[in-house]
Amino acid sequence: MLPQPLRRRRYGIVIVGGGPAGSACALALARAGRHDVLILEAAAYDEFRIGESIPPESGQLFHALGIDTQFLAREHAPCYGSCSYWGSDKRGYNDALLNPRGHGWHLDRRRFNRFLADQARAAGAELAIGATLRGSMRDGDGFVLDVASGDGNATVHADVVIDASGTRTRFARQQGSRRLHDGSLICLAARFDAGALAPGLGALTHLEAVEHGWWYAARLPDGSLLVTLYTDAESVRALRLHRAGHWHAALAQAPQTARLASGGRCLAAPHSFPAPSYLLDGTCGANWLAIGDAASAYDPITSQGIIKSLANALLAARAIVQREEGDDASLARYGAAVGADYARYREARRYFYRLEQRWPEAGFWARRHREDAHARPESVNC
Ligand SMILES: Cc1cc2nc3c(=O)[nH]c(=O)nc-3n(C[C@H](O)[C@H](O)[C@H](O)COP(=O)(O)OP(=O)(O)OC[C@H]3O[C@@H](n4cnc5c(N)ncnc54)[C@H](O)[C@@H]3O)c2cc1C
Repeated sequence: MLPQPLRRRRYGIVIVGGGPAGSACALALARAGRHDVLILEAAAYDEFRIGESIPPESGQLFHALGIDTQFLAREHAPCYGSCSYWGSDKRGYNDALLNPRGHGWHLDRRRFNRFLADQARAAGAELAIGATLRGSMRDGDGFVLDVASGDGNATVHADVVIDASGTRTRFARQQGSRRLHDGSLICLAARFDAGALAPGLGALTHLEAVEHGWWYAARLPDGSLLVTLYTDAESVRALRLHRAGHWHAALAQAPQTARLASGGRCLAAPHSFPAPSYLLDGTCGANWLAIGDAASAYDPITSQGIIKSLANALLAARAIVQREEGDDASLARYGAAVGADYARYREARRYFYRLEQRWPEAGFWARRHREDAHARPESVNC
């Protein structure tokens, strides 16, 4: 998609970020009759985005957004569950066959993000691609936004701003919100070519816990195999895992994951992505709110990041409409719901990491178990 000029300089609602959260929120607002919505998206939907596995519950959210048929027509690869070596070296299955909601999906993230943005645009939202929020100032009850785009810099007025800028949390931090960090992983990911790859993986995701973290593997839509080590900064430093040779040596010591990748050629050196966990200390304020990863970020072990972002988007759109109808407590209720979801996420994370007790002395696992013993961050909100 090519950068496009902004059509106007004043909007009822400006959404900063056109990822899953921002596009879904614009779509939900348009369906509720709000058409003065602008999405600012810094990128152009043409680069690789990490995070592709979504659970069966996603179907309900697509239905609530009114795009379930359109989503299915895109024929993303199904995900029939996971195969894991977690807590012991015996294989375990979490099989979608037993889930009344059916299977999940392995998304082509680039295509999925673009699809959601197209749906928002078709429903009536304006999408400015290649438009980056730089700064913001209060302007009466609303805001003046400083936007850099293909045209140069522009000033945009917004009555309400929704921060959907992902882990940059660009706007909410300008409003003084802070991220209450609660654990942080590093993801070191590489792709292997199709070759004679991944015997037995099929349409499952693969997990293998090891002494210094856990490995994840899944087939990508182009047929390649994504192989990822999730660990933490301390382990990366101690074992120099950011170096390709050390990463491959660690892979060789993860027997089940090494077996999957053994028939393929590694396409490029491992790339590192931060995977933080946090909750904002304030997810909304006067005429603004934060959604998706801008408001809270989850450990990828839960595979809930995308559905959390879609669910936030629906809730936020409803809160805005309710407030326009005179319900002054709706934004605060939205903030409380984000906090309650975060508490549930922490329980899920605690459950997964407690299942693995084979390496009590290993720093990675000791840190995971310690994190879960800490008091959970509380959002004050609105
Ligand atoms: C390593 C890793 C693996 C993951 N795996 C999974 C997984 O398997 N399943 C899952 O469900 N989740 C996974 N996640 C989480 C998932 O990717 C996120 O939860 C999800 O992308 C959040 O969507 P979002 O729209 O809130 O943010 P994003 O997807 O980050 O979108 C934010 C958008 O805002 C734009 N933007 C940023 N700043 C500005 C600005 N100043 N102006 C304009 N635009 C801006 C960005 O370009 C971006 O398009 C993973 C995350 C990581 C780090």
